[in-house]
Amino acid sequence: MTETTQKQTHGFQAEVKQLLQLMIHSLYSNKEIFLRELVSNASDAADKLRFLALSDSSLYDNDGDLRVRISLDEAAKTIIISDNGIGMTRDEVISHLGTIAKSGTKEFFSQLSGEASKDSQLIGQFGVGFYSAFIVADKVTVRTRKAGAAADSAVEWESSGEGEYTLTPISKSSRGTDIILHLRDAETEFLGKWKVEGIVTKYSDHISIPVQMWEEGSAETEGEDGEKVAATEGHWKVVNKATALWMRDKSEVSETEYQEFYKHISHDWTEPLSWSHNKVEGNSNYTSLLYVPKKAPFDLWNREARHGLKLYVQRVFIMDDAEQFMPSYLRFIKGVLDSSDLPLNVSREILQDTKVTQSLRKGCTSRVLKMLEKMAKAEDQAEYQTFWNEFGQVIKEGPAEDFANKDQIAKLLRFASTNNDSDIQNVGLEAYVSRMKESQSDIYYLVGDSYEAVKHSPHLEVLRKKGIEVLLLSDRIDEWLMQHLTDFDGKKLRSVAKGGLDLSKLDDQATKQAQQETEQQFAAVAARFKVALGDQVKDVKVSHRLTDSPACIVTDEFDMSTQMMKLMESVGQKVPEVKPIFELNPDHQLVKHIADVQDESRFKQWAEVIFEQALLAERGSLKNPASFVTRLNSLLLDLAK
Ligand SMILES: Nc1ncnc2c1ncn2[C@@H]1O[C@H](COP(=O)(O)OP(=O)(O)OP(=O)(O)O)[C@@H](O)[C@H]1O
Repeated sequence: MTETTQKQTHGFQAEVKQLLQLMIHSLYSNKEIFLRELVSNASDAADKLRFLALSDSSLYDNDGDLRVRISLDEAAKTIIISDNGIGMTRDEVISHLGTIAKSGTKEFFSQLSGEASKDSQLIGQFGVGFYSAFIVADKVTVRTRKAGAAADSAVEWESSGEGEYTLTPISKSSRGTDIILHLRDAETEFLGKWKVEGIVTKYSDHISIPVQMWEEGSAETEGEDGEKVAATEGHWKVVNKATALWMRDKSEVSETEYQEFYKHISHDWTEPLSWSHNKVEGNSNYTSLLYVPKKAPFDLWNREARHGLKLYVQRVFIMDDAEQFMPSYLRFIKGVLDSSDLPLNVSREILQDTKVTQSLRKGCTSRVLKMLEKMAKAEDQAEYQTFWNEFGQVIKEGPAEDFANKDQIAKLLRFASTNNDSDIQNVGLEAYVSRMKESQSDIYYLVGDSYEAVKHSPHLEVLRKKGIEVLLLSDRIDEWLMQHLTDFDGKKLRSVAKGGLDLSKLDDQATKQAQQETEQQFAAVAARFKVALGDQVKDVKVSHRLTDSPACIVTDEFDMSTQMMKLMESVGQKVPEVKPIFELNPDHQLVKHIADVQDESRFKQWAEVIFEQALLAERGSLKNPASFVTRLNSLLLDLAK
């Protein structure tokens, strides 16, 4: 016998074993979702067959009425979910029902804590799918025959969900997949017809193919007035609405139906945060139903992860993960796009560059931005804050990627700010502008490694004193974002760590004059510092931004900022040497003390130490920390004498 003609035992991939364990223990309070998952898979299988049959109608094999059937057998304690969709080959069964074929799965599972409540949240984003059958069944049998394959090339998969499954070649008279759940003794409530029908209506009403259940026939009876009531024959009764949800009128779709539909298409089992359902007719003809999830998927940052919309052409499913209709900074959006302008035989390649694709992408992007804008403007900000906390970092890619919508995206951005005493990113640019001082013309921000670092940066001292708000940025992407977001509402966005900080419009005449006088008086000391520090600095200046610190370094207006340098270094890029401008606070006791040091070599030592201190505060590290420590110790010893 060859290996494919007899029963074989296979082991599950380690992650499947883990998932099964987790699911059985953490989903007991929401067991009924197994039916939603299996009906959802059956509907996907019908969609896939319909798509392939577009180019090869013989695949229907005289059975083109696609449907799912649910049969209950009380005696055998089984539920059978049977579809006449695409079916699976033996190899497909092995890869789909024995492994989890999602990139990043291993990393995802390594994050699980072993604490059921936390982990169930996590697998919620991951999607449970087929394996949810084991929540209610102690044995699952799958009998499947691929469309177009011979009856005797079908395969039976069977497992009790404990690490192994068997595969047996079988003969199956019809195309498609039967999933047979052998219910655990405690789960026999799922054999109740009303119970199951209720679950189907609750979770699967929106499935676009009919979900059928067997309705027993009845014998002829006599009515109340003695008239005959004809006998009925047993038949398959459709128990769901069975129309594509997105084609229905908005006013006819309930909130719960929208939510359940989201779960069907997204494989997420938390409710969506928001959605937008639109029919467009005219130059372009399409319907879109776009959802913002509540939680970021586990693979949001995985470059290989697939994302995009489910594409239909005139109600016919064409493909999953059509990424052409959303820009990358909106890659977390889930939904359906049904176009009447694309041909039914459209492929990923053809989609790449058609006018229709471009116009659909523009339309969908604009819908999403409008939906987010509405959320951002809502009186209750809780929903938008949830959104921002999950997806804010992705939205920050927007201004660089989507120039045309830059202004709209800018309004969606949220930052931490000196206006709040917390690291929560909840200050928008519009709110900032509304609080600007009368004579203030720029929007100020500071980028650094962490909220704590920027919050305590010496660069903020004078702005704090003058009551000028500064946006505090510390996400990895922020420096990149600010390179592309140079102005908002006609105002420049200005880093307080770059270039000369000209607050002169905010100062009165007397202050300005005093500043000029200080600069003149200090010119000689600054020059001494410049000589002492040599080519380590681009320039030495009197600072107008410090009140409490002795010194700080700033980057010249058009030089690469410290944050950008760090970013490039972290990805292994060669960074050109950028010399900082060293700013001194002439009112600081330490600076005054150094200015009085007469011995040039001692002066040089002092100059180096406060320069290196300022470098440390700004960059977080020094090229030669040991020599800094030696210098500092020598000065301390001197003072201790
Ligand atoms: N009834 C079916 N007919 C044909 N193929 C099926 C059927 N059920 C499952 N499959 C195949 O098995 C794969 C795995 O199913 P499973 O439900 O575990 O994951 P999924 O549907 O891809 O995503 P999720 O885990 O989020 O539900 C499916 O992608 C599909 O290829």
